[in-house]
Amino acid sequence: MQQSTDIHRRIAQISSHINPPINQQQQVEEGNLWRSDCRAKGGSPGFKVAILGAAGGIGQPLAMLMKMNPLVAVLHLYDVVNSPGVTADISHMDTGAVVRGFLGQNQLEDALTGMDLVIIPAGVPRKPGMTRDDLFNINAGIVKTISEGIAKCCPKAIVNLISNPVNSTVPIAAEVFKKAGTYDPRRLLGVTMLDVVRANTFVAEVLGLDPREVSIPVVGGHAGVTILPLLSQVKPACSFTKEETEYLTSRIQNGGTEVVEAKAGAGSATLSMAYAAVKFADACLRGLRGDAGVVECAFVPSQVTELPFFASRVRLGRSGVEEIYPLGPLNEYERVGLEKAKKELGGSIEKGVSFAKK
Ligand SMILES: NC(=O)c1ccc[n+]([C@@H]2O[C@H](COP(=O)([O-])OP(=O)(O)OC[C@H]3O[C@@H](n4cnc5c(N)ncnc54)[C@H](O)[C@@H]3O)[C@@H](O)[C@H]2O)c1
Ligand SMILES: O=C(O)C[C@H](O)C(=O)O
Repeated sequence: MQQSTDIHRRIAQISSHINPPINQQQQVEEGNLWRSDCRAKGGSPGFKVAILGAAGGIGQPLAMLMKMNPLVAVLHLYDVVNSPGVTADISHMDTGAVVRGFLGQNQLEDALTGMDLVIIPAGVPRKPGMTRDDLFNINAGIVKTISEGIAKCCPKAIVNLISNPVNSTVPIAAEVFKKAGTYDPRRLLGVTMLDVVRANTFVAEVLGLDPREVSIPVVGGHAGVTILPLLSQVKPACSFTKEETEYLTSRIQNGGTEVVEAKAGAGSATLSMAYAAVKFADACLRGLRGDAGVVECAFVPSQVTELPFFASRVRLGRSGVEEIYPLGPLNEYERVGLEKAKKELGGSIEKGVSFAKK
């Protein structure tokens, strides 16, 4: 008898850890956030998440990992091809989230309606010899259409934008939301998590540490010199030689190209990106749930520099980005890198804004 009471107490402790009770008033005020009432058939309480581009190289492993996330109650998988097969496959996993598939633009609105978080890896990837900006002509239109759908069907959703060139696609989404009258800068985030994941990995290799113990802020944007790792702010604190700094900065800035070349025409990073996207999406969901101290780097509408968008450390909360941290002290090498990054980033932002205003 005593043993059964202990088991019940233990289960209650575990479930209150996964789904902490939320103040009812707060739930009403925040409008849509923690859906303790949203138990879809067979599903568990949690958030509603859509992945757009779910049948792609990133989309498929991302869908699998989000299906494993206990914070997700409903998972919508949208693509213009192959989403029924991916949905059937993922839906057989015996985890809590209920999975629904959506195919083609006619179903975009159904895929988006009611979502708390929308993750967008839709669009073409690079081939060797291309820059991310070479993807602009195709991906800009895709992101514009998807953003129009979000403005119409789930204007309060948190948006995690992965499609490249991120330095331009995030400004495109912002312009679309402004035009629709739904813009909330706290809810639009360009995903730069893969740069942080790479920085942690490469720095850990140099230091001979476990990458899970290492943390490096990566600021600026998500292309070439706009990717600016702040090695002077590494945790645990340590110093690098000039050669180590140059090697690490270059490797982090060219991590995407390293994968594109190794894949030799078969696309760009997909598996590490899905891992990074899930790490980032999970942080957004923990913020929405009300967890304290959730801090990650992201490319967001910002006043940290004179540019209207910039990647830096942000604190995530119930309304998305609740605080944007300043860059902190930079060394001379980083100050020079920052000037280079801003110069390129300004042009990419402007390109996105003018496209969306056309
Ligand atoms: N932010 C980052 O760190 C990062 C990292 C890796 C890749 N990316 C970018 O992510 C994007 C996707 O990469 P991938 O390797 O998954 O490419 P992929 O070609 O394997 O998959 C893209 C998917 O998007 C779908 N798609 C195309 N048009 C669409 C539309 N209008 N609506 C919905 N879906 C649509 C395609 O059908 C395909 O399934 C690329 O632009 C790539 O450059 C960004
Ligand atoms: O490099 C690319 O084109 C994909 C992505 O932006 C990456 O950093 O891996």
